[in-house]
Amino acid sequence: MVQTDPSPASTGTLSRRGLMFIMSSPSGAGKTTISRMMLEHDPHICNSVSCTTRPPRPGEVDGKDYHFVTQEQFDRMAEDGDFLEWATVFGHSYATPKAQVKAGLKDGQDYLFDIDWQGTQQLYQKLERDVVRVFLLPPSIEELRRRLTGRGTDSAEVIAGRMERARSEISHWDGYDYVVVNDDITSCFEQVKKILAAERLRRARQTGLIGFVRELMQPGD
Ligand SMILES: Nc1ncnc2c1ncn2[C@@H]1O[C@H](COP(=O)(O)OP(=O)(O)OP(=O)(O)O)[C@@H](O)[C@H]1O
Ligand SMILES: Nc1nc2c(ncn2[C@@H]2O[C@H](COP(=O)(O)O)[C@@H](O)[C@H]2O)c(=O)[nH]1
Repeated sequence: MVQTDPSPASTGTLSRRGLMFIMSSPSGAGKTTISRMMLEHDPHICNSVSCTTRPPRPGEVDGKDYHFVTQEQFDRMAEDGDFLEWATVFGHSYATPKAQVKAGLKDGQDYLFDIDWQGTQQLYQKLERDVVRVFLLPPSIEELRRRLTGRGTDSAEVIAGRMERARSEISHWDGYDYVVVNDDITSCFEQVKKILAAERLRRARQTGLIGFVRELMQPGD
């Protein structure tokens, strides 16, 4: 049969609730790199921009990579209930602002989160049905050290602290739905894209499906 008039399902236009695509990993395994590739490749997902009290790295843009705030500003926002989750990581405060994400999910907007396991647990407890949890592993501990050093953004002391914490970060791998080893960047990216594509097709997310299926099942010719 030749189909000249594409159905809403085949064109992906059925309405759908947005999802929260979380990527975690030990520091340096590559989640920021993969996140940037996802955001460039896919216009239907946007970054959840976290607040942090850590100072910006060279090249990081306020409002794009993070909202860089003081500890006082952070504490006030936490008191005002502005965060969906928050955690202390490597001695700095990090949090996901509530406003952007909550409004967008209803309109079918997908969000990408580069957050740690503590934040992942909090988001999962609050918004389980919307959350997809992906954990990236480095191919080896030596390669993780090479990546952190090669990135050239942190002092030897900061790198040592992140390496010291890597094993305890990795111990949370079993709190995730998917685990991907980031060895070759291209194949890792391909695998992450496939996870996102499959998760978008979950029946429970496709709010437009009921009407569409009912229409298909109408008695007729
Ligand atoms: N598959 C890969 N092969 C080689 N280098 C990689 C790969 N993935 C990422 N890198 C490099 O490793 C370094 C760390 O990557 P990235 O900053 O994305 O890690 P991260 O997990 O986001 O770390 P953090 O939690 O500290 O922000 C970067 O210099 C990046 O270019
Ligand atoms: N729980 C949260 N963790 C976050 C958030 N934003 C980032 N992070 C995690 O912090 C570490 C360090 O990040 P870096 O950019 O300073 O290297 C890393 O594991 C991030 O995933 C957040 O909003 N909440």
